[in-house]
Amino acid sequence: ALLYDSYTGLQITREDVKRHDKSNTTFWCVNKIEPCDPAEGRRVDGSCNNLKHPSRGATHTPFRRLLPPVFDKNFTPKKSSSGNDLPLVRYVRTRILSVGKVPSQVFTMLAAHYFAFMLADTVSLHDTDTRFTVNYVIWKPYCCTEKGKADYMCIPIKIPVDDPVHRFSGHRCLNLTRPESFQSVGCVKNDTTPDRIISSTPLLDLSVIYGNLLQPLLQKGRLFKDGLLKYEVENKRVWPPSYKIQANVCYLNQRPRENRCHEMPEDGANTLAGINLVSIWFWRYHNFIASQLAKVNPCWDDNKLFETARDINIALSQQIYYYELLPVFFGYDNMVKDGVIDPMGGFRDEYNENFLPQLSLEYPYVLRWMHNIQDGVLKLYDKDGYYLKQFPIVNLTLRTGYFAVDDNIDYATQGSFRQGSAKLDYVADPDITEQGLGPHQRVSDLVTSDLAKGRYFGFQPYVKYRELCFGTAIQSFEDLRGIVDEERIEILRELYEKVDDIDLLAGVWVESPIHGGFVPPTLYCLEIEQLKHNIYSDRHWYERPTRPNAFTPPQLAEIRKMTIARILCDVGDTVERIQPYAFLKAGKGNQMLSCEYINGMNIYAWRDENCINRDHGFEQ
Ligand code: HEM
Repeated sequence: ALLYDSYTGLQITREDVKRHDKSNTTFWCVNKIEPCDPAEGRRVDGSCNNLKHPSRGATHTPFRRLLPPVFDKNFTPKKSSSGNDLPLVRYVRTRILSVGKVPSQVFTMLAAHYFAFMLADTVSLHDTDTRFTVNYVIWKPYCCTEKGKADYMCIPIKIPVDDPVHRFSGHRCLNLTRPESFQSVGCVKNDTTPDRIISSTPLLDLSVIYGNLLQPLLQKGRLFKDGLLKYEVENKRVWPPSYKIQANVCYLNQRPRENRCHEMPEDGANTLAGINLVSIWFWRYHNFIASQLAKVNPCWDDNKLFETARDINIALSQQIYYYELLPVFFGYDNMVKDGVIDPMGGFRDEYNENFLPQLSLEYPYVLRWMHNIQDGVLKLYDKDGYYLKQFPIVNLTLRTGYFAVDDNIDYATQGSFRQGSAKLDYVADPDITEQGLGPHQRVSDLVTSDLAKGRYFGFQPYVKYRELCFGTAIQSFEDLRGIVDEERIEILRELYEKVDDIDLLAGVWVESPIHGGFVPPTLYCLEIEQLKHNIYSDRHWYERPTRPNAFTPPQLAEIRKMTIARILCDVGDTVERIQPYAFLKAGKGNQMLSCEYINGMNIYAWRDENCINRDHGFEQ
């Protein structure tokens, strides 16, 4: 294997690796990569995507930034322009976002689930981020105590004495740890600007299903028979394989009843309830595709079936994200106009090897705004649409066992397309703002943490991003007219001394939605920048006609027919009826239909003439 420095992307020697071995930093700081073969398909570990920079696209590689960072001395959060401290994050949050429950009349919980799943593909939300969340939940729960003061990784959040909730509870502090960086894990010297490090591949490649490295996929994922992923059948339901000894992830399983904990190549699927459900469906979908392929192509071996099913599964996840989920939030016409999606339905080849497969740090950061659509309860329905019960969703994080008892997976699946998400507004769910991590931590405010993290990432203020996106400089609070409503401009004036002190996320929270969509314009801009970057930088992007093992035009046309509704019809428990646009609530123009009427792809597009010839005895 060739050896690369994970930070610089440059090749290194065995001697360099020995030095890392000595300081126990090889895991984070070195990418070991087999030589690239340009004709090879997408690697699980993301390497060799860019042939000039083989390690880019792999795990533990750096983010890019759309604007350079700003910090105060020693990389502490920047001050306001007057030199005073910025307002306390919890104060900003409670002044801008209130707490309550307003159900969306437009989106379903499935939309929230799918967003979280697609995010987990690129940031391993709960492998790395929760490894880092685990950092403050399990390993460093003490940031609010004396011990925390001495720990560099601790960044506790101060609660003001007049806090609307905690003036009653007495809590004065929220536990939080710093983002891990190449510096904190020891790859780069501490006196350089912190650069975030994570364990997932930055590419959209179904990391939650297939993992981020080859070995775990071979050991935990592949059945090595008929192209299938390993699976288990329990109570007539198909599950991903499970840990046979008590695993260190499903902390909240209520044992002895709740035992199931997925043993997949990555632990990401065991985390948020929504990620968990979508992971189960995509895990099953791999096998659904592989079995169909095996029927039409009896001469294909395990490997060919596996790789083709994986390739199709990844393409489906991307198709549903780009063409079904995002357009309803961002506006279909906006996305077409900005070249994120192609209305023609054919191939497009916008690959450019000068764009490296990397994520912008801003992309997952701004997506935290979606904590706004998270309803605090998971509602469970039966297959006829009768509401049965509900459960606080924050208590289901790291609790896979819940889904495997009392037919809960059936009811949660039904609920996913029947329950509305929370409305996209200035109101966040109380469980997200006061609990967040359920029983894992006594108090936690996810949205306040979101704001705090932005300061530790060193993001430039909101107005700089606004300028980057739309060209016009904002020099005073008055300039926000037309962008932010009057009430919220007034709140901002009370919170911040100057307009260029406004935190990036605080600005995104208050912006009026984009024309033709539901999201703030600056969020839209920062998100589509990455969505386009994915298309330019991913050599294996599914819409490319020239990638290795590219789809044929009829195959791509079949991929385009797929929807999340069809996936649920094929592999969702007890799904016999569903609305065709399942990210949207059922209703006029989107009535529930029998699955017979929900369009899907025809696997015959993958029929291999060689098998037919072989079957008829005239193999060449
Ligand atoms: C029950 C629901 C959810 C819970 C309990 C939850 C919890 C969390 C936690 C604990 C973090 C890490 C915070 C930190 O310390 O930095 C996080 C990050 C994040 N969450 Fe959620 N979340 C939920 C739903 C969602 C949904 C529906 C989305 C939709 C996109 C989302 C998007 C994000 C994003 C973008 C991040 C930042 C990821 C990163 O940069 O690594 N979350 N969430």
